[in-house]
Amino acid sequence: MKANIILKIAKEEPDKLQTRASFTQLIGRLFSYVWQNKLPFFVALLVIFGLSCVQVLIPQITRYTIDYIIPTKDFKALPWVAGAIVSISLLVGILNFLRSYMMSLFGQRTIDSIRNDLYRHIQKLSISFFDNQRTGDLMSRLSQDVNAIGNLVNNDIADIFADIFTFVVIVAYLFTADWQMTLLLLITWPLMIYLNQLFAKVLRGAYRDVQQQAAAVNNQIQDTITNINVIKSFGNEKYEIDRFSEQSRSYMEANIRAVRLWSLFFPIIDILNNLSNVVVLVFGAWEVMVGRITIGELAAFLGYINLVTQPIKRSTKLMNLLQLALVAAERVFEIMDTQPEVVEKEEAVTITSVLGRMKFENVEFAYNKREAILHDFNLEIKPGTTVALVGSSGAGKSTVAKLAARFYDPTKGRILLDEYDLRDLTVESLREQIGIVSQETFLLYGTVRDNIAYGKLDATEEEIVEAAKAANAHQFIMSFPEGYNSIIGERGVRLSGGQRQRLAIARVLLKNTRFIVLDEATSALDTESENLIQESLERLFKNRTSLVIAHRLSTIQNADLIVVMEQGRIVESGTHTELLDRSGRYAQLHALQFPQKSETEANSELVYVS
Ligand SMILES: Nc1ncnc2c1ncn2[C@@H]1O[C@H](COP(=O)(O)OP(=O)(O)OP(=O)(O)O)[C@@H](O)[C@H]1O
Repeated sequence: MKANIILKIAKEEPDKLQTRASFTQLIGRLFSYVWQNKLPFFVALLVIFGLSCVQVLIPQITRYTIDYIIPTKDFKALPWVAGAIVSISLLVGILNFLRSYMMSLFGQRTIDSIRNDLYRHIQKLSISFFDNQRTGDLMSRLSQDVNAIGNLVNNDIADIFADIFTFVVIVAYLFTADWQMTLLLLITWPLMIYLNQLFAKVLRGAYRDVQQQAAAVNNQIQDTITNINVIKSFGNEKYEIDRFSEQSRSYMEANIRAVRLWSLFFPIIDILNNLSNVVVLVFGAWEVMVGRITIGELAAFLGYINLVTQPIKRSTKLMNLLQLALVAAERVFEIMDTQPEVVEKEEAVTITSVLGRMKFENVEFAYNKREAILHDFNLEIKPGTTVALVGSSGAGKSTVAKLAARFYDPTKGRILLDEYDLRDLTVESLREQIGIVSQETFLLYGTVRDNIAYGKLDATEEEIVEAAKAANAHQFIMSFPEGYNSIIGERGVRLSGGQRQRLAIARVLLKNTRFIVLDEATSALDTESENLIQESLERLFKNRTSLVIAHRLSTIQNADLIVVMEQGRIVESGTHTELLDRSGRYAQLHALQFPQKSETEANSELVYVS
């Protein structure tokens, strides 16, 4: 009946309780980490085994005292008994210290390996993975889940092994001492083992739910804190508070469901335990009365029962923590098993320099196997030229830029850099040849210097300053009290949109690549800022091949080729004047951005023509 109740509680969220990786698979993978740090682990195991053996001695001293010392009134033996117990206690203390220290050493090293492996793997995953993942969820896997595994390997594994050893040693002794009584003691165990397994299964499901809800709470915190400006500007604080409290309630309810499950388990195990105690006491008393065993032996037996029931009781709690850790491990391994979409070939070529020619040949592309965004896209960017992509929002311009840097692979066709298909190159060497200024300028927490040097980690001070000067950033940097040492970001200096863009340009200038991909920022800038950026961009494009995604047509009037895109296709291409002459889509876009200028240009053309 109890089992039915458990299943009923568990069934409240049926689909979330499906076990994904099997218990043995998870343990196997965790063990591969254990193996990496085997020395402290095996030392700890040895110590734990020693502890179990030493603990067995104390009831033997009790038995000896009751059966021999008390009846023979051997007063001289008493100090020896006391001394033996104190010495054993001391030894237990020392062994316990060794066990804790070795286990912590092993646990911390194991967690360090898992955390680093997970982080390394996340860094290697393709951009497409991050398109579909929420930051809060990843953070929760990297911190909470890794810590849950940490709790298991730090403390719980030691307890599990200690309990197993103690249990085996004592049960083996008990069998030799009085096998009938031991059998009675073990009578309730098959039921306990069955219940243990049943609970393990349902608890894991419940904990999976707990961890998913925890990740959802994390996601919401992350989303709302990073977008606090949007929330405040729409006055949606109350809406967010309500949304959060709903999410938080789901998290709490998932926790309560899990607690309810294991609170139910604990008393059941307790009852079964007490039952076997009663049986042993009654049977043992009968055995003493009929003279089959001595009182001392019964006392020792009862002492051992205490030692074996402790592990059983504790196993309930351990199982709870074990399930929590296994769910966490499952979530961590799930990320580790995700394969990057952009895969490097085994025989991938490392390039050290390029001419800078890029060619798109019949490229088709779709995000996540959805509808194609680019269709039959053909474009050649000759070395040393600037090619600009223009078109309406959503036409696919940024997608072309992302493909050029191989953030994604085309679904059809190919992209060549010089004579190499991008898929034949090592990702690292390809990115080393490409300087990317993205639409959103991400600056990292750190100094202005660190942020520029991100383009070349071993850059000298002169190189950094030179790049900043070329990007028209030196002047505003020097206006900060701390100059290049000013901290950017929280509690540091705040940069305007234009200043951020110039730092991003400095970074790429410092990287000094032959090929530049510039996805121009959409943020509106004042004329002065725009001129400064324009100037720095001209320096950036000089003697380099560049692919520019232009939102402001002023940026690209001097481009060697302007390609107009609509709905993933090229609709026209040519130079600025050629395209204006054609009075097609480009002329339309131009007229929208520069109504007056177009009129003048149109007039001058008229004058010229006439
Ligand atoms: N990571 C993504 N996952 C799925 N679809 C995407 C992704 N990024 C862009 N898209 C879709 O691809 C299409 C083209 O987007 P893209 O960003 O390339 O256009 P764009 O021409 O650069 O637009 P804008 O000028 O507004 O930046 C859009 O319909 C967009 O919704």
